[in-house]
Amino acid sequence: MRVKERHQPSWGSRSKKNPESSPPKKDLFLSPFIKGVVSRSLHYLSAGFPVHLTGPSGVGKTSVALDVARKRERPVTFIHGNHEMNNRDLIGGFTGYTRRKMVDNYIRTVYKAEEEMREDWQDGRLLHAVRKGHTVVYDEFTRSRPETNNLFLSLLEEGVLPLYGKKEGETFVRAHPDFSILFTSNPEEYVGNYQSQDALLDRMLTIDMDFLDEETETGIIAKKAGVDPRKAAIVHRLVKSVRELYTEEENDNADGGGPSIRAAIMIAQIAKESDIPIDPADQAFHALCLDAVWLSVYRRGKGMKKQQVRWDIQEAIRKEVKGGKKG
Ligand SMILES: Nc1ncnc2c1ncn2[C@@H]1O[C@H](COP(=O)(O)OP(=O)(O)OP(=O)(O)O)[C@@H](O)[C@H]1O
Repeated sequence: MRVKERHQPSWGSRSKKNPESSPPKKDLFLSPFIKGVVSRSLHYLSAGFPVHLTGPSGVGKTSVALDVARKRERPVTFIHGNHEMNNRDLIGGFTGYTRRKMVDNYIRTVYKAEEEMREDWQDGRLLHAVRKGHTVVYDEFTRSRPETNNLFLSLLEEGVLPLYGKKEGETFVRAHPDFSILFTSNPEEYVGNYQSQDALLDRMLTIDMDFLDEETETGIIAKKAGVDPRKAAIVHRLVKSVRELYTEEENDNADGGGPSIRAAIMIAQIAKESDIPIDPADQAFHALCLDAVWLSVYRRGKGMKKQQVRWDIQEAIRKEVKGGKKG
């Protein structure tokens, strides 16, 4: 929902070059889908709105968020959500007091003393980024406590960061015009804390990065593992068919998850480096696939016997052998 014009924070609307502090360039594989996500994110940020990339583990939320942040050509601040994080980490806090005493005894008969006490404050990472106009990537933000994330409400809506706990001087900071922010989250982790993050989610544009299409996933595997795209396609199909085991529709006990693209990249990379043929009929390849995926499948199929899980995975691989022969 777009908020009223006058409430729109001015941050995010400009971009300035500052290549020294950009994160190192990691080449993304740019399928039409990823290109679309990157360009939409850049448009939304430029218009002054925060962007939220959501999707299951391993779909590339962090990689894409960092790539978009780098393209803004502003310094990038990376914050990783966690339960321990608090306002002090984000805004900053007191580090102590500085006491200054000056004694003037220049004329022996006159004794003059002046004493001054000053509170020392150190800016937290978010405050620093807000002041300096960084692009913030707040990764896995739902892992932080809702009380901590409340801090972002006025920042997102009004472009103002409240300085809770600061006793003297400024009580809030207005965001630098170049400030912008991207969030990432995994919907499987909303359980239990989704409600309390609703107000925050209402203030962002959310781009859904559900499991990637075949072209994107195959391209990423080929690029990251340095294998031929046809071989990457075999690994993709195999991991996809294993991922489709125990979906929630088929099994009431299923619990999200399943092997991500990381498992596929590992399989392709190890096969390449260990000269294992990427061929589902090859015993060594078969064993490698099983090692890379069985645990996430086992955890997903809650209550399933371990032996049954292994058998189901092997069956999925066997189907791939048959499918491959047909094709
Ligand atoms: N478009 C892409 N091009 C190249 N590599 C990619 C791309 N997308 C994802 N990857 C690679 O896939 C892996 C997972 O990506 P990433 O960590 O960004 O996913 P994520 O969705 O943030 O995962 P999680 O939710 O578990 O943190 C990484 O090794 C990353 O380099």
